[in-house]
Amino acid sequence: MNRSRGRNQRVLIAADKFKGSLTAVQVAERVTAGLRRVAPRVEVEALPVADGGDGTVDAAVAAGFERRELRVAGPLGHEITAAFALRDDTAVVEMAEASGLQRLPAGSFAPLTSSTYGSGELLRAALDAGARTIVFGVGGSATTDGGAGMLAALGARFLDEDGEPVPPGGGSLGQLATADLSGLDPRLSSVDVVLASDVDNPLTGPKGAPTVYGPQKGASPDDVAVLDAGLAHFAAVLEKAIGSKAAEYAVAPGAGAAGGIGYGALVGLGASFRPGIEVMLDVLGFAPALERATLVITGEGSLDEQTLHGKAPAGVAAAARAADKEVIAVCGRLALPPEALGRAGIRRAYPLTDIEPDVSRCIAEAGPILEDVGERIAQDFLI
Ligand SMILES: Nc1ncnc2c1ncn2[C@@H]1O[C@H](COP(=O)(O)OP(=O)(O)OP(=O)(O)O)[C@@H](O)[C@H]1O
Ligand SMILES: O=C(O)[C@H](O)CO
Repeated sequence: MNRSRGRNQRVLIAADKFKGSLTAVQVAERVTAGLRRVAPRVEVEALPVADGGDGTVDAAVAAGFERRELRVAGPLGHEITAAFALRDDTAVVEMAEASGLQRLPAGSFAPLTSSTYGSGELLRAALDAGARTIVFGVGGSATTDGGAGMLAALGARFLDEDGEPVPPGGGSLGQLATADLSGLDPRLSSVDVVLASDVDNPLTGPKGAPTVYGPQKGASPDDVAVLDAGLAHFAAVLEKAIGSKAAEYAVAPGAGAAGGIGYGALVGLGASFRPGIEVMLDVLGFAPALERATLVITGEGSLDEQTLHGKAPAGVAAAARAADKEVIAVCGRLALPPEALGRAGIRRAYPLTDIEPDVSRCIAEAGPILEDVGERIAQDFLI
């Protein structure tokens, strides 16, 4: 382990956003500014990271991808402007861009009616742009529709007993009588789709999408029961359409990501599942940047139990540890003891709340406080 202090450090800042206060790009900028106040000539490389959830397109753009914007359906069907990222024939499509919680009208939830249709429109645009590999980042969704909306946007048909399309949203999946995937965009069969997922939950059951992530989308216990039964019915109807693989996919890791869009991607897009942060580190060119670095700074808004379960800082720390590089973290709030950080490969964490105990000020003035944190890190490691 490189524990050298001093002038010849080359710092790699590979942090996720502080959700609600700073984007990942801003985190890197503020930490850099703080480091440079103390060590003006320190070499710093910024590589903002994301785990497949919201911020994934921004991270790809920061790494040199081109941002492509278009109008698609938001979770409630209203038109919004969303983006995907393209470099050569690789597209990074982030479902939260079209169907994320942040796309709902302020303060509202729609656990039963929100749809992933717009995510399917983004995928179609990536195909139109000539993508041969699509990294499909999922997480941070407003939806629990099993990806039915997404598949419908790509040509699938989901009909009720009267032969009418079922209404959008997971709350209507119970009305489904037939599913027909034969109209799916034929280009999908010659494209590699990688499901870059922020979680590895199955579709339904105690660890399934509605039970674990429904409440953060505003689902009441009754809604969770409706959604869980709806997704189970969706899988049963798909089994009739495409055979027993449909049931296998329902218990596959990542099927329950982003309200079951993981399941829709496995069944309808031929996607292969990978933990989102691992995929994104590959896409962003983390390995060569890591090789050049002597000190890695990772982080996210809240370093907590969830962080240890495959979130961006855990992925960065694991990769850095494998390369024998020292890792520290910045965060808004810290809810992990030093031993847990150590087990994750993080030597020390610097929360904003160490500098400003008032959390609301930490959020409102996150940028300047993070610069002060950068200064502290430079004092501890760079001089
Ligand atoms: N500047 C800040 N100061 C203190 N706490 C903050 C600050 N910014 C964010 N947080 C805390 O971090 C939480 C967000 O956590 P985080 O950024 O790790 O995202 P997340 O909810 O884990 O989702 P994701 O998986 O997308 O990263 C906020 O709800 C808040 O509690
Ligand atoms: O979108 C969601 O449901 C969560 O981020 C888990 O994928």
